[in-house]
Amino acid sequence: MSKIIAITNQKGGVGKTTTSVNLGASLASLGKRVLLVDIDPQGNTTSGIGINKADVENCIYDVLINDVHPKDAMVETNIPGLTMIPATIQLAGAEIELVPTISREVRLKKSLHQVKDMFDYILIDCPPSLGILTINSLTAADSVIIPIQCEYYALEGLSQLLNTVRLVQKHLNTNLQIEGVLLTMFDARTNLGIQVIEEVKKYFQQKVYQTIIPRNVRLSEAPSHGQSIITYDPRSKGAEVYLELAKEVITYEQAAR
Ligand SMILES: Nc1ncnc2c1ncn2[C@@H]1O[C@H](COP(=O)(O)OP(=O)(O)OP(=O)(O)O)[C@@H](O)[C@H]1O
Repeated sequence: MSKIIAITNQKGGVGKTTTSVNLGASLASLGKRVLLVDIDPQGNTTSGIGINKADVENCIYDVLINDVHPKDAMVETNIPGLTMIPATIQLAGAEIELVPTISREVRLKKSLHQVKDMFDYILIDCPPSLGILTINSLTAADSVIIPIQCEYYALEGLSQLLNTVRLVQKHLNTNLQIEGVLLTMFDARTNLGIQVIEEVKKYFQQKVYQTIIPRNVRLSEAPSHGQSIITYDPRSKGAEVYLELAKEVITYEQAAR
């Protein structure tokens, strides 16, 4: 069975890209077939996995706007089992270009459904906004992972995100679920991190993953080498925790069957 998961939070810098790349690489290293879709015009997932944007022939923009078949936008990464549909800055125009089109919210869904059966997991790295690209992602997805940074104002803006999820459930995708809430960039040296964990667990209860991603310098270095943590430093704490998260994601799915 194949699952489409949108990794989303309109708050910037909370670990969406880091999670997309490293969860994708971890799932692939556990033998799953994974498609990583970069729908953020910043294209950080694309460069973070080592794809040179200048070499990209077709990107997610072409899939959404020019009706390019998603297979024709796929690029193999340096990790066996991990395929990607990249994003380039061209995608910034899609927000405006999609506005006047018919069925603009379902374009990604229609495209990904053509290739869904080729993969066990399709992960979509969303932009830090609740615009049309995020709406397309939520409409295409079976579920969402919400990364929350263990910092001040961690829960700020979450009610807006949850409201958007509810609106998408009501009007566009009745099956959309919250897959899980992921605490990121935890620093055990501060009380603040512990307070945030308690607060988030009170709010989301069992939806919070047991795996908590700590601050780890190797995780922040890996993208500048165009690598996931699994290849950059497989013995690091960062690699260990993203593998744990991947196992949790797989276990939840098996339990839900
Ligand atoms: N666990 C971590 N430990 C150390 N640094 C991290 C960790 N997670 C993310 N970072 C760093 O924090 C910054 C923001 O992370 P990331 O790009 O994943 O967030 P994002 O939510 O995708 O951002 P945006 O909203 O801009 O798309 C990056 O520089 C990243 O390398």
